[in-house]
Amino acid sequence: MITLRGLTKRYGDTLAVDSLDLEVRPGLVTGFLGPNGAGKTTTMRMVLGLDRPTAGTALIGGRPYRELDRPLHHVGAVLDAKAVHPGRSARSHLLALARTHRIPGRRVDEVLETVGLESVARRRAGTFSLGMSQRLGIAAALLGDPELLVLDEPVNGLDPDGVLWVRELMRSLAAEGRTVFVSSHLMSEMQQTADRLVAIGRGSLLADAPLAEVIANSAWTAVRVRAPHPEDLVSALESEGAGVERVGVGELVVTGAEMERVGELAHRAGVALHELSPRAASLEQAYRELTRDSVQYASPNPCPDPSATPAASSNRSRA
Ligand SMILES: Nc1ncnc2c1ncn2[C@@H]1O[C@H](COP(=O)(O)OP(=O)(O)OP(=O)(O)O)[C@@H](O)[C@H]1O
Repeated sequence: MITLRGLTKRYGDTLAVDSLDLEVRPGLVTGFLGPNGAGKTTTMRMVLGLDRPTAGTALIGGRPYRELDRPLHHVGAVLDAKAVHPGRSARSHLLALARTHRIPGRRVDEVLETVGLESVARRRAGTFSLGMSQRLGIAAALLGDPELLVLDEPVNGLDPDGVLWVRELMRSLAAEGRTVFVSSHLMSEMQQTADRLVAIGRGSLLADAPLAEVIANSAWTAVRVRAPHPEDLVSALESEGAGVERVGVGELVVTGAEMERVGELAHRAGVALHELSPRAASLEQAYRELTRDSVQYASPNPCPDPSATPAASSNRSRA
């Protein structure tokens, strides 16, 4: 369990983390989301005692990291997978860590097997790809069999098999009753992995709720249409200002028009419909709404925001 109370970090003029109050609970995977520069890594670093808060506290099981006796048994973390001595083999890196906590060598072999690195255990870590380094970081995090895992973008650099493996690992660690706190920019991945979400923007809390609630609170609404010849309906919808996305042959996703209105327009245009149904928001859409005012480093031509439509602009609420 992580408990943050008024956690604040200032770097000169930059308020990186702004009075965060939060509990990250055991038995769940808690996804930690936020745009670039939102303060996720800084928050994790303060939890792990790597940065000192300007104000407030970050506690693990009720104690600051620095007061933990044999911390590897309480917390396993991957913040920077490449932060390993490049000249050391994977095995000797893990053995060195294990010795600091009197963890037996056989545990090193166990975690190497868990992360699938046995065959390269004697290779220098400096020759590892990013994905292999992530696996080595996870092996180090698991070494002390900790009740808390803090993972900063753990699927970064992993191939699809690796992404699936990390997802299943996090799910199984949470199912064993551990606390899993994981940051990611991959919303589709978080939607499949997290039970609960914490979103921050410019250092402040934007949401702290179960995944389903965050998505349900999205104001994004859309209508799925299947029609063998939808052209006249597309023209009618576009002339009313609705957004029409063609997602397949004879398949549309319409935003900015109520489902009833789409049906009326289809009837009037003489367009036969094979399907007219509401389409649920994804975490991606919910996230974009949540963080819309917090993005600091936007690309010059961002993708159009599907939630910024007339139908979606009402009823906006936050988790
Ligand atoms: N050591 C530092 N010195 C000065 N400013 C820093 C330092 N570390 C972080 N910052 C600033 O604090 C803010 C939060 O950064 P942080 O790395 O925590 O964000 P993040 O949410 O992890 O971002 P990303 O998703 O890009 O990794 C940023 O404005 C960053 O420039």
